[in-house]
Amino acid sequence: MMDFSPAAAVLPRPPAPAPRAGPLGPLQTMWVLRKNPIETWTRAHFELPILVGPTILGTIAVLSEPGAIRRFLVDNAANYRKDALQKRVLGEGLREGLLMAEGDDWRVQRRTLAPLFTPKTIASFAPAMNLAAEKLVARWMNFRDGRLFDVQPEMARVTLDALGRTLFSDGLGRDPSEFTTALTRYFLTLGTLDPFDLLDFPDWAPRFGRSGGRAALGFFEDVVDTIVARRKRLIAQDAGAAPRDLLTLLLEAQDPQTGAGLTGAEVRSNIVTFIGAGHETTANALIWSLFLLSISPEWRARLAEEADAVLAGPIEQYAERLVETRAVIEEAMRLYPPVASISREAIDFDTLAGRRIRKRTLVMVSQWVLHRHRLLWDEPDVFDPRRFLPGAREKIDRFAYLPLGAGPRICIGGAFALQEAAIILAHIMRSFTLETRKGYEVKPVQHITLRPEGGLPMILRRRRV
Ligand code: HEM
Repeated sequence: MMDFSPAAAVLPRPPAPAPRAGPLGPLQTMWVLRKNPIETWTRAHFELPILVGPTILGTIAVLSEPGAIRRFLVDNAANYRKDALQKRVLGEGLREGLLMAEGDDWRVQRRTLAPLFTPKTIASFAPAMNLAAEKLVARWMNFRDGRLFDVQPEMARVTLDALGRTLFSDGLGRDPSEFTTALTRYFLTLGTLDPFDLLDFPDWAPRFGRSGGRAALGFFEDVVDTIVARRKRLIAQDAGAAPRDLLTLLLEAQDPQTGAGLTGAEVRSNIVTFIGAGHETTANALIWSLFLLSISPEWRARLAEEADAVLAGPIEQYAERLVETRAVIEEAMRLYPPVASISREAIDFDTLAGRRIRKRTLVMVSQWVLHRHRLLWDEPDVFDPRRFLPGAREKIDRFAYLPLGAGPRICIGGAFALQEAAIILAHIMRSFTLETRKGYEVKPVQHITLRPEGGLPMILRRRRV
């Protein structure tokens, strides 16, 4: 039996850019924002509850005080709307979906879509997620022991597979690799901060880096339209024969107050949104978990042991029994939050953490900063999943840990993502040990999601039990 006592544990300190001593000048800020926004943060950001000041993006307030974050995201949420920069960066494919909708439009969509993400519905997706995980393990079993490979595309592939199986369980109806290529091209062009965006140029000014993305979006939307039309025909012929996946649920969804369904454009945009918001985020939560496990023999052993026990039991119990696996994923999302900032524009005046917030101020919570804040965490830069085990987890302030956001616009797919990530991670840990190459330096970069720059090469070893 291994000794898991705190004294026996050597707590790893995974890589992170050092906070800057002071702020950068405007041109440098633009350059760093384009390259890697998490490198703009200064020591003061990690030590103070709020910082308000002029930047090239206008006045920005960076908030790290849990009480003020609660006011910003919950109690006074109506005073803040999604900012123009975020809308431009996330682009047109998502425009009519839940992530980008505002006001009444958002309210109606949120209550219409809620039944798609109830605990019962999410639990019903466990077998599909399990199948995606088993397929991944079967593929890797064909790899040579000791093979060096990039886990980033592998995790993108498995999370897309899991999403595909829960979204369109009867398949894409055409070559999946063509679909994946268009999807990847579209999402790669999203999220690049174009200098025109930063300088607030009007929307009609061309963003050249994104023109390829538009063509890919067209192809991708065509595929979605064909799938939707086919499913509608099936439902019209025999509703009982249609699979109970997210697509059927989307087509059946009704506003509980008015009975109205979603428009065709909303159905399409929400499919793009679920893939856009749910695929790479979950992949990154997994990539960082694998990386952190590669530097922690203790947690690797713990998770392998848990996976052996839990995966031998019924699938319905996986989510609740994979306790340590989940703690590792939560700690990975603390240290490397897939969504590394939440921002809104103030509609009217407010006061946050004792500071006056003017109209149109861009208010931001950076999970990168918040999750490593000196006032909120013990040993913030250390990998220690015990923080998230039952007994300790409850002591974390609700507004100090926000990988999935909070308040009315909290991630609708959070429980879906956690269940999926836990099932996939458990399958990997049961069968393999993944190591990083000696001397390989992992660098986190924020490019919509927070990912390891240039992927994450790892060495695959079959686990011997
Ligand atoms: C580990 C994986 C995930 C992370 C870290 C994540 C993170 C987030 C965060 C932080 C927000 C709030 C953004 C804000 O307040 O500005 C959000 C919203 C959202 N997420 Fe996720 N997400 C994940 C997985 C998913 C999945 C799997 C889906 C769908 C299947 C999804 C769909 C959405 C949608 C539709 C919204 C917008 C909700 C609204 O505005 O009402 N996410 N997500």
